[in-house]
Amino acid sequence: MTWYYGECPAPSQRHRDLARKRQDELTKPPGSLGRLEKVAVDFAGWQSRAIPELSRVAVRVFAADHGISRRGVSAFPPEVTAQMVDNFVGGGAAISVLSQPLRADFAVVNMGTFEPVANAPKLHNLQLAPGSADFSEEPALSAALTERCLETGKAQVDMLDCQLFIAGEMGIGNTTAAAAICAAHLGLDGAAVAGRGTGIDDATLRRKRELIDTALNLHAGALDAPLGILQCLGGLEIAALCGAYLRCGQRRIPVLVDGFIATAAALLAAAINPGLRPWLMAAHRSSEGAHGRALDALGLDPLLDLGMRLGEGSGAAVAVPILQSALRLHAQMATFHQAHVQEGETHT
Ligand SMILES: Cc1cc2ncn([C@H]3O[C@H](COP(=O)(O)O)[C@@H](O)[C@H]3O)c2cc1C
Ligand SMILES: O=C(O)c1cccnc1
Repeated sequence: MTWYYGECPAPSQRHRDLARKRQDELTKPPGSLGRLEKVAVDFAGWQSRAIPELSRVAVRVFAADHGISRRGVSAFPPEVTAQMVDNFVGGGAAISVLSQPLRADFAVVNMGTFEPVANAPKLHNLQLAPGSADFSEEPALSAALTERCLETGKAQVDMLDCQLFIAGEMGIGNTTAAAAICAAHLGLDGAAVAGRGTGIDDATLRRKRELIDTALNLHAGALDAPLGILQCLGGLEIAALCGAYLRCGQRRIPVLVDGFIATAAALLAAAINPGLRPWLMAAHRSSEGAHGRALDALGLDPLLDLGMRLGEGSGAAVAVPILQSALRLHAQMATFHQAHVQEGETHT
């Protein structure tokens, strides 16, 4: 059996129940910490302990170029992908800045850019292929390359010792790939899924929609299964995100899903192995295209809605301090009994 079909254990219901009970014993009206209470309960189930903690966060940014970008679907040229890899490891990108105060285990994985990237500390310069193929003409990835990308995502997660995993992505043109994936998986067309990505104009948006529709027609026979969608419409970094997420579920590592591209990868990963779903949490609602529809399909309710549309894992990194606040409150607040505070009446 292929590794990614292997079991993802269920989070501990016993520890979820213990955490839920503790939340109701803390010196506050029941439910008054809103979503923060659910965060504490979720982490209790994930860590199999009633009082969980979050200090070890891992961030992996997967980068790759996309054949479809040669069709002019982005406001930026594909050279920017490799240039941004340098910027990630140089500390100047948004995710680099955000990872710093989290003391996150941060690294970048170059899955395959058009332009070569110089080796650097914190860079896994793998270059599995010089980008993906133009999926409006042929499958983006071969079956063998798709498997190697999934395997690379797995291998990255196997190196980690963390309590939360964030995957970022960088790839000019990858909102077109992510939109095509959402369309294929959710039964939508180009107009319903395409957004403005890096800030494209109306004519480019029309072209983006048409190219997605062309690809959906071209590959129609291969889009019934999530692996077929990944191979025909994905990209090297999107497949690596899928593999990383799937391994997280198997290794009991919760995933904080970032924006539109990350969610498209999560959609396919959870379709490949539904046991992954309880290990996913959505960080934010991106303003890109069909992000809301993809989150709804996964049954994920994002923590934040800041109008962000960057990717890189940036929305997820911004949400981490909120998760830490939730766990600190859960661990350190006094109970009614400890603080000699009178409890309210229980209303049913
Ligand atoms: C300088 C720069 C930094 C980025 N960081 C993330 N993205 C984001 O934009 C790209 C997707 O948008 P599109 O499909 O329109 O090309 C991805 O690389 C994504 O991560 C960036 C884009 C740019 C230009
Ligand atoms: O939501 C995202 O991940 C996103 C949106 C636009 C451009 N790049 C990434």
